[in-house]
Amino acid sequence: MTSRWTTAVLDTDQPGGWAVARSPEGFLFDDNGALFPREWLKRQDLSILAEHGIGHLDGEPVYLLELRSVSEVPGCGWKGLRAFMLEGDHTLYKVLGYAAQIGTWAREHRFCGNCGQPMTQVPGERAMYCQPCDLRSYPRISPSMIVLITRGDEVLLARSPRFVTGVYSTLAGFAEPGESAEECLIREVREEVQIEVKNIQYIGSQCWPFPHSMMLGFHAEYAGGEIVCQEDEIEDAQWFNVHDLPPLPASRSIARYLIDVYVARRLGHAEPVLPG
Ligand SMILES: NC(=O)C1=CN([C@@H]2O[C@H](COP(=O)(O)OP(=O)(O)OC[C@H]3O[C@@H](n4cnc5c(N)ncnc54)[C@H](O)[C@@H]3O)[C@@H](O)[C@H]2O)C=CC1
Ligand SMILES: [Mg+2]
Ligand SMILES: [Zn+2]
Repeated sequence: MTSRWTTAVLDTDQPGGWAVARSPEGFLFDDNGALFPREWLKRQDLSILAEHGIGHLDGEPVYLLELRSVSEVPGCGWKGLRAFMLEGDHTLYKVLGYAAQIGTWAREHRFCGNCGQPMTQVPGERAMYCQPCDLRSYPRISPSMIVLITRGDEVLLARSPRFVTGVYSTLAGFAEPGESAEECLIREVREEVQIEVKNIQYIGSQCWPFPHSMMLGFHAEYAGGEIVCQEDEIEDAQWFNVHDLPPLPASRSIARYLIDVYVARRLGHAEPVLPG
């Protein structure tokens, strides 16, 4: 199966194609979705900070208009990326997830971090450039480990105070300079629940554009310790039997996938497929 959506660096001097508009309040949408004819969109009263050609959808070029602020467009509203993830169209979510990461990066790299001068877009490359410093800045990706800790028929799940009421999930945390993926995982698990783990197994990865995480997903076995929750970060953590699980995270998340895979293996069911 060929993908409907592929990323590309497109020349913004070319006319035509589709465009999405992103403001601090999310993406512009109407009854037809979040893709608008680009020439029409550029005639609206929008405060455009930057324009980027981001890829092809069903062979048609797609552009991002990154806006300074939100504005009124008749018949349209604004909606955050998370809502698009939770709703139907996965391909649209992929387009908007990529657009959000490019928009965030472009917004945060208008000036050189070395000398403070304005940077320019490099033609044909996804990079911002400072000529005096000969410095290129590329979109930022933050590696984050996410792990399901298992103990036979039991899995360790935790709640952050930020979660929807009742939902328990896997542990996660950002990699820090100087550590491998495995070292990060061991540190995060120690910090968040004071548990030791062994037999770390890589399961899969997921782009998580909130705002620029790259989730690396693992299973790990319990090796020792009693659960002690990290203050402020972890509200509660418990061992749950695979036959008696609490409300779980959204089905498109790798957190949910790590849990579903383990449960399927334990119960001898068919394994789920990781959403891209
Ligand atoms: N797709 C999924 O299924 C899931 C994704 N996640 C994502 O994983 C990421 C990490 O999870 P958390 O538990 O929030 O991380 P965490 O356990 O490392 O704690 C968050 C703290 O890390 C620091 N931080 C923020 N951004 C950082 C960065 N880029 N590099 C280093 N440190 C940073 C801040 O002090 C922040 O309060 C988040 O982006 C979160 O949204 C988390 C759970 C499920
Ligand atoms: Mg965490
Ligand atoms: Zn510079």
